[in-house]
Amino acid sequence: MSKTAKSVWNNCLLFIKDNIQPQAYKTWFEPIVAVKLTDNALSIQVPSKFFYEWLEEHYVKILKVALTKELGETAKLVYIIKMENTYGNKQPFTEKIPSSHRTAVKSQDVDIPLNNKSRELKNPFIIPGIRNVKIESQLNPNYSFENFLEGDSNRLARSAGLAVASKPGGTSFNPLLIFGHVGLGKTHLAHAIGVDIKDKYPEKTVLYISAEKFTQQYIEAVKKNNRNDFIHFYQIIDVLIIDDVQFLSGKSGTQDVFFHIFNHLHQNGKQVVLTSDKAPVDMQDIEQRLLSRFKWGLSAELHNPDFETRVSILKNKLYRDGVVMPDDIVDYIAKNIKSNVRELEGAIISLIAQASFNKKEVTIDLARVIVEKFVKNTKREVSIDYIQKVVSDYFQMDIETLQSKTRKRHIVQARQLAMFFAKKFTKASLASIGSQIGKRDHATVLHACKTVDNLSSTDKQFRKYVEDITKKLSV
Ligand SMILES: Nc1ncnc2c1ncn2[C@@H]1O[C@H](COP(=O)(O)OP(=O)(O)OP(=O)(O)O)[C@@H](O)[C@H]1O
Repeated sequence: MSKTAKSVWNNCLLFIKDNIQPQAYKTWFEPIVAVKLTDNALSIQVPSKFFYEWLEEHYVKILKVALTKELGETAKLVYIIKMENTYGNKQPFTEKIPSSHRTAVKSQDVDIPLNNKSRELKNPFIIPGIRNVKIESQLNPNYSFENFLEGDSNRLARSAGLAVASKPGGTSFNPLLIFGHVGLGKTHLAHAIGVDIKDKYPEKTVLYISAEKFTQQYIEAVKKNNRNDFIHFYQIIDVLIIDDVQFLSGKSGTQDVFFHIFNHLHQNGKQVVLTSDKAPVDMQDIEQRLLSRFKWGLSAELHNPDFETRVSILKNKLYRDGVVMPDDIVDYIAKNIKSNVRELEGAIISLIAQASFNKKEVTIDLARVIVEKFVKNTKREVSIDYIQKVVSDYFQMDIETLQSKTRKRHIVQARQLAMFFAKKFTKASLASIGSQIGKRDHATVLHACKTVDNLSSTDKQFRKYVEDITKKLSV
């Protein structure tokens, strides 16, 4: 009996069904229709691009084995994607993509679509009806390359940013991941890339968004049953800039959708720029497949700026604000505030403000007072009360619950964390910490500190609590 598309596919299905979970089979294989068999190429129709990506990501191996069994070593699989008529285009249209040749996907873009009704669509990836939607780039024009002072600490990241801005999607820095500690200029640099691209290529659609907002939008889209619209919207962006991707940690639904958007953009030569407060290797609770994509391009770190760079940043800020300040004062501030650029700017703004409000001259003595106050102010904020508030907010409980006598595990852990941070960030004695956090004795506090230390090195989730809260307390 001669082979037909249907008979070959049915045999493949029998094999696949035996080898994967029933639910997965139902979801991902039952909707597929075998369409055509020419020589050794089987064409199957799938309901969406998302569907195709999913199959390629998760089931390409089993598909290959099944097909090779049926059609021999030279077997080929061709996906025909039936696009539904979202966004009001009258007819569904189809697109052909060969299996597992991701580099070939691009060249397939210009294939004449199978359905002649869709001939007017030059690029079927662009959804009709949304093309002319006005998309605000959300870029801050004040964050430009010009204002981003170069130094050893940021040279690699800045140069890579400039290269990406000159040729978005056309360099090997895709994605470009900029990472570094708080306040070192990640957001500034990410905006600068977008701003420069808009200057050079006004026709390109650039979008800056924080990972937090992206997540909120996604949750909203799921609630409103608009998941596909959400994906399609992001797939038409030419340059997607996502700030603070570490925020996606532990959010598997958002990671999943971002994975598909990322793949689509990357395959189509679109640029992705990401920022994070951690190197990919240190990111926790981010799926491996996403982490490995983060590493595809370039990860460039922003380090603490050295003294010279700090001085240039301060001088540039003063120049832009039209303020003249003696060099010894600028040097004094740059020498004493090293931790992050935001604090450096904060100190100089306080100094200018103090001088003008009190009609005082800017002197080194005034600078000394400000720097001291500045440093003290940040220290003063971390009281035991403040720590209890931060910890209880983090676990969404009130302070009374945190201090209560209960032995419920999550409450005990929250209390132990509060004790641990009180020990770490204040000069209070163990006894004083204990009495302020639920009237416990010093031995309980000591035990809490040890438990937190132990759990941080053995329990990934717990370590994340410690890191998150540390960050909140350090702001
Ligand atoms: N090299 C630089 N030249 C000029 N200004 C800088 C430089 N680096 C950082 N800044 C300034 O420091 C401030 C903090 O930078 P930014 O907000 O980009 O930091 P961040 O790394 O994104 O911080 P966070 O981790 O808190 O999000 C901004 O006002 C930015 O303009």
